[in-house]
Amino acid sequence: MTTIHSLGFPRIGKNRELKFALEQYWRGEINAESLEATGQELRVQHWQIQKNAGLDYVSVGDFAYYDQMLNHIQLLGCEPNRFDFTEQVPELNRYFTLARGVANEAASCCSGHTPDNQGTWALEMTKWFDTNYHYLVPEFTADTHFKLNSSRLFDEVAEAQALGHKVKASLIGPLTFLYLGKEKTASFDRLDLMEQLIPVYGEILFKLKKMGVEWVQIDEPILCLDLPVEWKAAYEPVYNRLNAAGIKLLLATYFGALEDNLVLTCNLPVAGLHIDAVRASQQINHVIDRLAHYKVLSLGVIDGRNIWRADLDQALAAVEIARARLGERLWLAPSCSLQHVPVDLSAETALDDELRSWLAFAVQKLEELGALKVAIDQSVASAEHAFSASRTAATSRRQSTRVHNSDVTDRIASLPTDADQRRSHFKNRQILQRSRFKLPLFPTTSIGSFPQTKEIRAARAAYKRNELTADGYTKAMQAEIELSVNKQIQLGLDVLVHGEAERNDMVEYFGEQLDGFAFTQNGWVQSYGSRCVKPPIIFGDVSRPKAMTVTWTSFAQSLTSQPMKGMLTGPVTILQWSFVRNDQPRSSTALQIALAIRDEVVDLEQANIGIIQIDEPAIREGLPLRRADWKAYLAWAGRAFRISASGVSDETQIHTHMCYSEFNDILPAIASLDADVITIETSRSDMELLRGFGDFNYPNEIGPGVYDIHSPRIPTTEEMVRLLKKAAEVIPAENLWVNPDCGLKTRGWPETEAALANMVAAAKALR
Ligand SMILES: Nc1nc2c(c(=O)[nH]1)N[C@@H](CNc1ccc(C(=O)N[C@@H](CCC(=O)N[C@@H](CCC(=O)N[C@@H](CCC(=O)O)C(=O)O)C(=O)O)C(=O)O)cc1)CN2
Ligand code: MET
Ligand SMILES: [Zn+2]
Repeated sequence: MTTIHSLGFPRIGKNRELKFALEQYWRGEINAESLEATGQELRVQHWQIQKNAGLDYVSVGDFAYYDQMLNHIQLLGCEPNRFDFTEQVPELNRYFTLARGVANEAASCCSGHTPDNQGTWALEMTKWFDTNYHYLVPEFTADTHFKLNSSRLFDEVAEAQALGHKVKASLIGPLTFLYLGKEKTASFDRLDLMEQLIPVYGEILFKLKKMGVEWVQIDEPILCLDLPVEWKAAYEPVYNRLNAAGIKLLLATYFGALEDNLVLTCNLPVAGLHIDAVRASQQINHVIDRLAHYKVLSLGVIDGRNIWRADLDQALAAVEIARARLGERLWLAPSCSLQHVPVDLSAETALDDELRSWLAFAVQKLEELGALKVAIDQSVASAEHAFSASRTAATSRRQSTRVHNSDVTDRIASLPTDADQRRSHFKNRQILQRSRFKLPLFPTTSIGSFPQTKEIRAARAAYKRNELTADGYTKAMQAEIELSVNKQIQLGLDVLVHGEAERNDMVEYFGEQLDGFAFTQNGWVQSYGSRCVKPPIIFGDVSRPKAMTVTWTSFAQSLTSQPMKGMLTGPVTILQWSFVRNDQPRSSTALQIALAIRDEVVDLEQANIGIIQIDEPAIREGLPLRRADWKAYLAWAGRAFRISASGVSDETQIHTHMCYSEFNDILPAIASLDADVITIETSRSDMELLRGFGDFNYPNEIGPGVYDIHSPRIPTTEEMVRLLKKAAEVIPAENLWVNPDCGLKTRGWPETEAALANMVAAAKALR
């Protein structure tokens, strides 16, 4: 018999039940028991789905009220001392304080939170590998201690057992846990904490064993990264000691190939290994060559990072070779946790039948595993229904006229090699733009979005439910745009924006308007905490049937004689935050999106919009996990951005915006984007990030964010003056812009107005 299992199931619920319960709980509308009841209902449902699909084990340990790393911070008892929790504070209260700080900070556009005057700022958030999911970063100091400090995991195991399920518990492995954390004191190495951490893991494993758990999945995805030698060397001794607990460990790796860590990983004293066979099918045979005869190998053959229905014939062929070599030691699973895909395709009633037949969400992916198991253990005929549907879908996708568009292919084939170059050098453009816009020194602007109020979202929801006409909706959004423009004029900002009221999300909005994209009604994926995104699905060649933003932007421009900045999302970010085609390289899709955005940029210019921002917040996150692949990525990603930006005259000023820090290792690539102005997130690092730009002699203009938009706290004029002076030490003052860190969509109006008033005052003080 072939064993099938899942590395993790989405926890938000098929109708985002967890999101709504969390937000009600945070608003004080429901109590902890009621929140816990929702959590339990979801676990029960999700285990049942796994059982129905024929999985041999249900996964326990993948549920979290906010984040799986945060669960481990409590499980391992390493809540940072700075939170100063007393014994009396209940675990769940501590949990949300760690996640959200004390300022009741729920909303945040990008990652992270800021220290405020009270000193209990939340843990930092950062991207989980190359996904759009954010985890909470453990903080380590030389004084960090570990102890088994939460019974949640064991309670959930008992809960599943009581329902009669066979349980596989899952844990994040000790090396991955430490590696993904952050050292908060100098001259200390978090790897030194391992000695202390191992006994706690030992205790957890021992307890699970006593509960009758046979298998523990222990996630070590960092084995797919370039690891420092000390970390590689730590693996064997650590796992030797964990092995002593006497419970079967399934070491799970995903998001890439093991490469230089392959031998090391295969030799670890564990009972089984899981590898990602979607991103790295080439490693299957090498791994089997080196696998001891007593170990099981779990092949992640179903794509956990994308929404395409599997080609079951192809998957079966790949698996049969492994089956012949491994026999019953072969396990099958999705490539990684299914938390990165939406829950259930059956909720999508608006997709046409053809497109729907190409897709599989989490529930359907488990059914695909079930079909593979039947085909291997019995016969393909016994799983005929699933196999024939898969075959039909594969053929229809290959042949569909909706996928291939010869206009797009022709345009790309005839694209001049210099299509990614502006007409003249930045220095010339700068002269022309300065005389055109006549902006003061330290010009002020914002990053694009203004508060997405309840009223805005309610109007959009009403429009979607046909309770508001298209005209009514347009009027409502125009009123919001007018409100934001007037506020900006009153505040004295120099370069205005329309405020993005009409956008549900900066990527979904464009996906809804481009050909080659489909969008779902309910395809939510957790981004962090209670916040979700609905990534569009790129299924075909991308093109732009008509202008997407010109009417809104022109309306905004008609309200003022000041420059109105057009606002677009860049090709790399649209690519990164969508589900993408798996039948052509990402680079080809990026190029197609770039051409669509280029057309929009040109149309905005023709509509007399002189300043256009093309946001690329995801350019850093799109970096491949292995350094060896960076160069190729940066080359095509940079070209895609430049193609989108280069259709305009020298007098048109192109801005770009990036958040999520850590640009220093890719500065040459950022400079090569050749945007006239870049606005970046820097305030949380006290402008330290900017030093890299200074050292590198970054040639173009820069707006280092002078305050953090993730916090409702209102920054003072003085602190922004200080930050700007600090910036002026490394960047020539005449190249500096003044702006917040990121968009203001998750903020409320009162704090937004107060903060911007202080920001404008800071710019004036500097002038
Ligand atoms: N795609 C993407 N990825 C990203 C980011 C991003 O902005 N976009 N930023 C970073 C992550 N930050 C994020 C910040 C906020 C939210 C966020 O607020 N998400 C909203 C959903 C946003 C959205 O699409 N809103 C819809 C409304 C969706 C909705 O739930 N409407 C309600 C009704 C609302 C009402 O009646 O008031 C419903 O249908 O039930 C809209 O504006 O139209 C949420 O979870 O609540 C998500 C990610 C990194 N990755
Ligand atoms: C995550 S970057 C956001 C950029 C976008 N223009 C905004 O202001 O919201
Ligand atoms: Zn941003």
